[in-house]
This record gives sequence, structure tokens and C-alpha cells, in this order.
Amino acid sequence: MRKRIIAGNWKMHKTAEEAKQFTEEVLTKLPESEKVEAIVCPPALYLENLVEMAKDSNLSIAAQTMHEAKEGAFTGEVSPAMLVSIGVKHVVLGHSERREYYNETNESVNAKTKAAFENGLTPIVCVGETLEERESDATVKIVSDQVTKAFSDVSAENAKQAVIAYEPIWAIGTGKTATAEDANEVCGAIRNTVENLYGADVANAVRIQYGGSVNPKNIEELLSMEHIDGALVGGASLEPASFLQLVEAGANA
Ligand SMILES: O=C[C@H](O)COP(=O)(O)O
Repeated sequence: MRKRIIAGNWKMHKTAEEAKQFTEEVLTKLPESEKVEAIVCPPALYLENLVEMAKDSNLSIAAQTMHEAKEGAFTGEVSPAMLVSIGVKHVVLGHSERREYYNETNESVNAKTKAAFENGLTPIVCVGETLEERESDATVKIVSDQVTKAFSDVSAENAKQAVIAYEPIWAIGTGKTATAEDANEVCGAIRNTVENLYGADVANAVRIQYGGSVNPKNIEELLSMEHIDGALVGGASLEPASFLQLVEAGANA
């Protein structure tokens, strides 16, 4: 049984004080369960404080993105080694917002995925189709291609540790969730792709999250699906009560 993984991606939300208050509240109420991994992805500015607050707890703090280079003249960027140096263990890569607004491509996501593994970080690799691609029945082809390219030259040993987040772009922040069956079908296709690349052992180990308007009302049904091992959540992860309900659902799934 794969461990459930619930990650709250705050995107560009919260002041320092709000981030602190959220984390304090969540840490006092987080369920103690071996069945679920709970992760919060704050803006980079708050990573170090939140890692410190969450140490010795079962809450992990993840970065929302990173540069692939070790260091260099990349104004505004953060390197894998910098994340590791403050105790970060996970990083979200290739989120559709990064692909749309910051020109990230399958090639750069591959470079970041490899850099994450080289530095001992667990990547949460995001894939997903646009509405136009879905309507032209290209979903499986698009996400399989994204996964194949993201994992190019990644060893089976590393791939086994990866998390893949399937986020249909048309479902992000829109209130439109893919039906649990549709989401499961695409997550199953992603698992098939991983099996074709690495074999059944890796495919059975890789955890696949669904993301796109996940909330406390739809999480249980999504987690009841065979290929959905967790959720990458934006809006509904911003309030402690709502985030905790999602983690509880993961513990009870
Ligand atoms: O990273 C999270 C996703 O983009 C989903 O965002 P959302 O839950 O607000 O739709």
C-alpha cells in the first residue's frame, strides 16, 4: 500500500505572520498517522522558518520550484543545494503555472528533476493537459509525453521515490474537478507510462497525486480510486481547518 501524500501548495499567498499562525495551528492538530504524509509548500521566503517550526513533527515543508543549476548568475532563483541547506526535502517541479508564466518546458522540468535527485530532494513532478487538449482526446498522450520527458535519464532507483502530480489545467482554481473516474483513468495511464519506462516494481511504488479544485468534500472519493495516492491542493490548503480535513481524509483512506 502506497503512503498517501497530501500537499498544500500556497502559491503566492500569506504574509510571514499568517504563515506562522497557520503552521502553529496545523502542528497542534495534525493527525499522527503512518498512512499519510502531510506537506506544506509555502513561498520560498518562509521555507527556513517553517522547516524550523515543523522539525520533529510529521509535517514536511516543500519548495514550490527551484533552479536546476548548483549556483550562478540567475537573479531571483534558488538552487537545490540552497533548499537542502535549510532542511527542505521535497520540491514541486513543472507546475502548470511555472510552465505558463515562466517558460518552463518538458526539457527544463527534466533538468530540474535530475538536479533534485542529485541533491537528495524528492520531486513532485506536475503534469496535465489544457482544456483544448482534453477536448481533442489528447490527454493521455500529453501527460505520458510529459512524464516520459521529465524522467529522461532518471534511474529506476530514483524514479521509485518520485511523486507525480496530475493536474488538469482546466481544473486548477476553477472549481471544476475532474470526476474521480476521469482522474483515476489518467493517473492509471501515468502509472502505465512509468511501467513502460521502468517496469512494474517502480510503477507500483511511484505515488501519483491528483490536483485541481480538490477540497474536503471531494477528497474522499478521489482517494478511494486505485491510482490516486494523494492530492496537490491550492485554494483549499490555505486555511488550517480545511488543510487538516484533507490530511485526515488521507489518514482514513
Ligand atoms: O498546486 C495546486 C493546484 O494548482 C491546484 O490548485 P487548486 O486546488 O486551487 O485548484
